[in-house]
Amino acid sequence: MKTVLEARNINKYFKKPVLFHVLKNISFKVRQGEFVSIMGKSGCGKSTLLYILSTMDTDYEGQLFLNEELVTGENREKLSHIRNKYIGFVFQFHYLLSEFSVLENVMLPAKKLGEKSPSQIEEAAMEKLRILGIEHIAQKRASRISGGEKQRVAIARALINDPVIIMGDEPTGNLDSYNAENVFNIFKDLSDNQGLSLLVVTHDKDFADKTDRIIEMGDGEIIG
Ligand SMILES: Nc1ncnc2c1ncn2[C@@H]1O[C@H](COP(=O)(O)OP(=O)(O)OP(=O)(O)O)[C@@H](O)[C@H]1O
Repeated sequence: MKTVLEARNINKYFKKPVLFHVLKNISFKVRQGEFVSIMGKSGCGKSTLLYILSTMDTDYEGQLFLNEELVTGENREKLSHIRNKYIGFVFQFHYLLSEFSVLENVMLPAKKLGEKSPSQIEEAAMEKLRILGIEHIAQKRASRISGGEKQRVAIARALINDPVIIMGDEPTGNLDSYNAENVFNIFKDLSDNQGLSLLVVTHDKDFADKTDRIIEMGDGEIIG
């Protein structure tokens, strides 16, 4: 199976207010179709790690591979392209543009990538909305839909460029248990049936227990 993400000996230091070794020799792989969760106490370094893995933070030691390509050391423009093409993001707060329609929100990352015509992008966006069972709300304003629908729109938006991996930072953190389970089931289906990889930071033990593998962090290290 292909490796879609590999962290090799990642170390990170915060230099202020005092030198702090926040990530210590983090190494792991995520293979195609794997659904992996990251757990650990508050402050152990999960968000800092996700920031590096998603190519947003380049100030670290070690190597990061995405889709079997070394991305460490690439310039800002190339990283932005890699991020847009290979990674889909789902956060605790959906960050939808409330004045835009659902369809427009889902289309945005594809417009940014600029590899398809507007009609191809619209077709792809409708396809993602169909997969998530929310085709009927395509023309609604994002401000007028429910919390569970918003998170599904955020997932459709994360899928629009056919990424190899979805990264989530507490994607169910703001949802009730019914909608949290829905999001889990969508992720599970994407991993089992579409071969998509998922890497999700979560505090939700029930959610993590159902994923293929839990990476447990403690004090900046992988401890299990
Ligand atoms: N910019 C920064 N400068 C200095 N220290 C930082 C900075 N950002 C985070 N830290 C510290 O690094 C450690 C790891 O923070 P991080 O946000 O990665 O933890 P976390 O595991 O994601 O926590 P939570 O579960 O609460 O979100 C914490 O001790 C935090 O205070």
